Amino acid sequence: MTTDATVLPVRGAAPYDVVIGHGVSARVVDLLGDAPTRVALVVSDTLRGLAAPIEKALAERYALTVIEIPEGEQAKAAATAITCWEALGEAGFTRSDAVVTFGGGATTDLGGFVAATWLRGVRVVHVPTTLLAMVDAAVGGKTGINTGAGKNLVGSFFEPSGVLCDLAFLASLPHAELVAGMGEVVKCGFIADPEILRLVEQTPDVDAVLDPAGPVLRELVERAIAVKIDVVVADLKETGGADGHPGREVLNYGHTLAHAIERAEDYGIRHGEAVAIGCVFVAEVAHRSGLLSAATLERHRTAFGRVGLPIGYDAAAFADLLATMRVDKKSRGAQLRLIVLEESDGVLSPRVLAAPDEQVLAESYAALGSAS
Ligand SMILES: NC(=O)c1ccc[n+]([C@@H]2O[C@H](COP(=O)([O-])OP(=O)(O)OC[C@H]3O[C@@H](n4cnc5c(N)ncnc54)[C@H](O)[C@@H]3O)[C@@H](O)[C@H]2O)c1
Ligand SMILES: O=C(O)C(=O)C[C@@H](O)[C@H](O)[C@H](O)COP(=O)(O)O
Ligand SMILES: [Zn+2]
Repeated sequence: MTTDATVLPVRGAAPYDVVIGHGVSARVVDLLGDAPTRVALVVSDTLRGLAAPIEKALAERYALTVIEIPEGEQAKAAATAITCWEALGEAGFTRSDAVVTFGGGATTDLGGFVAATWLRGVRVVHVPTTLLAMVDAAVGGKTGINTGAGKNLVGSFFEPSGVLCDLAFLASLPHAELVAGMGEVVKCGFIADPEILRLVEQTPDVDAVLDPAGPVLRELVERAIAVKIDVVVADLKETGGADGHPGREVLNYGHTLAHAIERAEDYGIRHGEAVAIGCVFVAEVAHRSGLLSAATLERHRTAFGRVGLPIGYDAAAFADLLATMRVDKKSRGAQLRLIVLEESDGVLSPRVLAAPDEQVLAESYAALGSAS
């Protein structure tokens, strides 16, 4: 199926387009342009078949090197970056050449980091193939890898030259991965776009929300990307927002606990699932701190829960998780900082909650319950 593409421009210092549609992958060449002689396609061995049309289009126009990386989160390791750098060196990559990433957020994070660091930066175009990577990871220029100490601790801000979201790729995505992507979509609903919440909560048949070929999911994708673009254009490097808004850190809503859970699970839990749990946790904290109504806290449970996301976690894990949360990037020295929502007359405004009360944290975590 080919439909009209939507083009969302990212009007930052180095502008680029996010192209969204069904059957739009041939446009990868337009996003790369004429400058590159060599292109490296970074893709996991498991997605090589899905990437075949892109590989063919690239090979017809450029000297193509395919760099195979491990699947999923395993790719986000220093060893994979080294493998990629060596492949670029062997191919004689220069500053006019380009990287194309094809895969989920793990691939766009790793491939983006490789592009950011090779020769201190070569052009990169992301072709995200999971819902989560389309609505979040591929847009906005955060790149990174994990280390033993935690998630995304090494990385850079490095914007792509283009992002191609071909919704047709979602047809082969396992249902659980699609659901995980909804974790970031619903997050965007709470932090910035109530219409996202309305679609998730009030679309009569939830299967329509999760249908990759249907109009509801497409609208959700476009809305979530629009939220992300607005945030990163205002504060690309996470230096802070104006008038009490947290700036780019708002996109980290729910992520302080989420990243700690991912590390505790040795990345055996999907990022979007962990984000859902983390968002319910910070809603509990905000409620117990007098910032958020009981109704909006409950809305967190129902919105994430409606699409099949987990909203609770191992009750015994709190002490370990708190220790990991303390080394979150938003922390300043010994001070933990959480992104929370403050409610006034039904309007939700994001803000930073610095040095939250430990008792409140413990009670909020306990209130999550272990149920998924
Ligand atoms: N840079 C950012 O701004 C940003 C934002 C959000 C998340 N992230 C990162 O993204 C990562 C999570 O990304 P993810 O949820 O896409 O997971 P992922 O990249 O691990 O992919 C999930 C699984 O789906 C498979 N897959 C991908 N596309 C497929 C398709 N079309 N058909 C069949 N299988 C497919 C992959 O092989 C993998 O097994 C995390 O590391 C997270 O930290 C980064
Ligand atoms: O783009 C951002 O900024 C985000 O925080 C988006 C998050 O959804 C994403 O998971 C990101 O990778 C988190 O980054 P980190 O800086 O907390 O490692
Ligand atoms: Zn995230």
